[in-house]
Amino acid sequence: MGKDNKQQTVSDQTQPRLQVEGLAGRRGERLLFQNMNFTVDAGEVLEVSGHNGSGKTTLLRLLCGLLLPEEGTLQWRGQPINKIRPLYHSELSYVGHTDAIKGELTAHENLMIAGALNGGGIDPEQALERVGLTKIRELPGRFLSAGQRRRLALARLLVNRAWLWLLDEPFTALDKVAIRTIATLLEEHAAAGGMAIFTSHHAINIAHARTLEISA
Ligand SMILES: Nc1ncnc2c1ncn2[C@@H]1O[C@H](COP(=O)(O)OP(=O)(O)OP(=O)(O)O)[C@@H](O)[C@H]1O
Repeated sequence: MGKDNKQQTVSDQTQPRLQVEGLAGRRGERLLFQNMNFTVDAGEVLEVSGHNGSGKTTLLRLLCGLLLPEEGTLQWRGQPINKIRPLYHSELSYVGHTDAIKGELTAHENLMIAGALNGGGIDPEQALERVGLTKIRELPGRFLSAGQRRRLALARLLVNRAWLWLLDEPFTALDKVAIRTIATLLEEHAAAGGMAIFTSHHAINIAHARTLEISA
């Protein structure tokens, strides 16, 4: 958050805000949802729920700009995201189903690289500690368990520090302690003025989170 980026000068006059209007999402022949409207402001967390195949991942990919909407508009800081892509992408962090961890690099090195590419957040060492991975900091990514991989992917959020977190099933593979840790990170992010949208099949209690149900 608050990165130095000259491209931001025009839109720095507006507050971080994601506005979704009349959104429709299609995969193949299936129209998954339509006329979807919501706004996420600074300090807000939105949980997207729905049954398997309802379109949660599709929605997140639309919000990232990885898919194009069938209909509707997506605006960031009051501007269509397709007109301010570099700014928008510099202000969001996406953690999808794949953890994007480099197997030949250690856990620590994976975070160092993430910090070098985007940065703006806490030190990789501190991020590893926050997600309980200090003991395996020197283990190559390919040796990490599923839950450790997930923790490491989520630790990237801390070294990058973007305004908007888009998280696709962040709690998958996590044990109870890690679930609470990540829930706390979401709460702290919102309390610091950040915003987050996440999908989940778990019953997670996140303070002040709103829910958006995708129903077929
Ligand atoms: N590339 C594709 N081509 C055609 N259909 C697709 C494609 N990708 C996904 N789908 C279909 O779109 C629907 C929505 O998929 P999506 O992954 O968004 O659902 P989801 O709500 O995230 O599901 P889950 O809870 O199982 O993760 C599913 O029926 C899926 O089979």
